[in-house]
Amino acid sequence: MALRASTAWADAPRGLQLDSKKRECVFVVNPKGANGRTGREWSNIFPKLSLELSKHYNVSQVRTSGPFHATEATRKAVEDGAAAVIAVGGDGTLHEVVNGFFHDNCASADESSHKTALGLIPLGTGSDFARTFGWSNDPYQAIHRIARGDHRRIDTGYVSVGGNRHHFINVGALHLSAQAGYHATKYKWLGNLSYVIGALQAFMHHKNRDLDIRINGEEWKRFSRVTSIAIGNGKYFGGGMKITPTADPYSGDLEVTILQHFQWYHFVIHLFKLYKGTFLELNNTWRFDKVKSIEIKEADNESGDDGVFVQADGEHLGFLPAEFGILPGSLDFLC
Ligand SMILES: Nc1ncnc2c1ncn2[C@@H]1O[C@H](COP(=O)(O)OP(=O)(O)OP(=O)(O)O)[C@@H](O)[C@H]1O
Repeated sequence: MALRASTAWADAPRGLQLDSKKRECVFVVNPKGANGRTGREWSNIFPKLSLELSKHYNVSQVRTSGPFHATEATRKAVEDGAAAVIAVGGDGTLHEVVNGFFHDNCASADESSHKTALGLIPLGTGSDFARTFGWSNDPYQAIHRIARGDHRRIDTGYVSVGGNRHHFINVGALHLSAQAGYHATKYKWLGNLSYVIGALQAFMHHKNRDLDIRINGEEWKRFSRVTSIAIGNGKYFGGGMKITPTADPYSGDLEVTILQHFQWYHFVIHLFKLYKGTFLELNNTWRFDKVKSIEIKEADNESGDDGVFVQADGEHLGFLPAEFGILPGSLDFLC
């Protein structure tokens, strides 16, 4: 598919391209994403994309060599004043790129990040963040979107866990769903099924746990036998499960869902409801909207059970206690 001969992003003063001299457009690519499909597809895409954008930008690419390389590459591009950094891969790559926009442990967007837009070519296994916008894993659609250059301030979330602050853009998750994502990494060759297999494996040693939860700084409440919690800026996780069905990354709020008393057979029986986002009609499910912050800790752990897993955007970050919050409109997003 051919790109448009000229692009709005390149030609119109939409705020990204006001300098007379060419600015950098940096593609951060995980060649190992989607079990290697990202790298294979990228080899075909990059020459076309580069030809189109190089009229107005210095187009460059960084192929990541391993975990956290995407964060380093993004941080450097942002510090150098790039016009845009485009994540090419799955939600894990997007997560690392988002973290490159923020200084360590800062609570707000770094000033320099305001000059650099975030873009996404979803080419991962789940690519769940893209689903919130109805975007498919079709890279040519993404190229047109990037070339068009429409952009909008988007919210990002943050989570403090184990003394570190991480940023996320899609969904944070706790306990069963966090452990499921952890196991799913071993089965990515199965595509989206990897998340279902990961969840079933996570259930094998899973125990629902009593958790103390405080939302928006109000009083602490105890939730007994919690199976899973999702904290959504976007709507989907786990390869298309609509876990925070009304989350909106432009709203300035997070949406939280809590599942209690689930067993593995409930997961199997109600799996289609997770994909459709209708699971909230089940007993022992809770939804909270307009969430600005949520603190979560174990009620007690007298039996010495393993820690409760915490992840965001599918990346394992540590164990409870954790505090999640939102940074409204903290990044400029090519949409
Ligand atoms: N060169 C590399 N070799 C191995 N792993 C890498 C490399 N570069 C990045 N990674 C790691 O790969 C992980 C997964 O990547 P990514 O999210 O792009 O693909 P995916 O897991 O297939 O997609 P999704 O997360 O949407 O299901 C990331 O956590 C990242 O740290």
